[in-house]
Amino acid sequence: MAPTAVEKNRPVVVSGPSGAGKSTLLKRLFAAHPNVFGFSVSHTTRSPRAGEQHGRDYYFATKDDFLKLVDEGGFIEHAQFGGNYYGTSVQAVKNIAENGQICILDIEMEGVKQVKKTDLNARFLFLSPPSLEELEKRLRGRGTETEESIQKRLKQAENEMAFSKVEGVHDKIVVNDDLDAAYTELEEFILEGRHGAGSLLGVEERGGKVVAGMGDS
Ligand SMILES: Nc1ncnc2c1ncn2[C@@H]1O[C@H](COP(=O)(O)OP(=O)(O)OP(=O)(O)O)[C@@H](O)[C@H]1O
Repeated sequence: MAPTAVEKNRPVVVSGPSGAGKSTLLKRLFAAHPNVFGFSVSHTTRSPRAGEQHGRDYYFATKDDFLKLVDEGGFIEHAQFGGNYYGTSVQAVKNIAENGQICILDIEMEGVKQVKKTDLNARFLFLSPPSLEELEKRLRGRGTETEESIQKRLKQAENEMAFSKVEGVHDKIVVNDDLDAAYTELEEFILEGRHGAGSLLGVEERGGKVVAGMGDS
């Protein structure tokens, strides 16, 4: 039987400690391959703002419907901010594949575990810093964190690193030492799923919206 769109465009989960370089590398990947990647639309219980469209900017849901979907295991990640719920649903990720694009999920460890419980058939890449010392240097160098936030991220990084060593969790581990070398490895792994699945020629060109993990930022 011919593979379905979802089988052909397997989502790719990119995880790794905060500061490992996920945003830096993914930004470069998206710029180098426009239209290959799609970004899932999040659910929210907040009210639409002027000009926002259901299904394009967000899937707007009532709190009851949102919580029902949580109970049904319909979310990969969800969180509450400022009294509203936000989440990335399994279906929103499938919609990207059905549209002929690869969905990249930039998520943390708990999200990885959630994805593994779904039928998304994702591929998993872990981005590792060369060392915790270098990670600390980069987090400080980025200049975006308070001391408290740096300490929190470093502590969580140890958990992420330990999880990355569990056999069978990740399909590929890329160490982000030299940026260009890391990029080449990441790009090859991510595009290999697509090449292995046959050509995407004929896919209509469309722009995408960036969806990041909901993470801890
Ligand atoms: N190979 C590298 N060599 C040196 N610096 C790097 C390298 N890769 C990324 N950096 C720098 O490290 C910092 C952290 O990178 P980035 O913000 O991409 O991490 P991240 O994994 O996306 O973090 P978060 O999960 O918090 O969003 C940035 O200032 C970035 O410029």
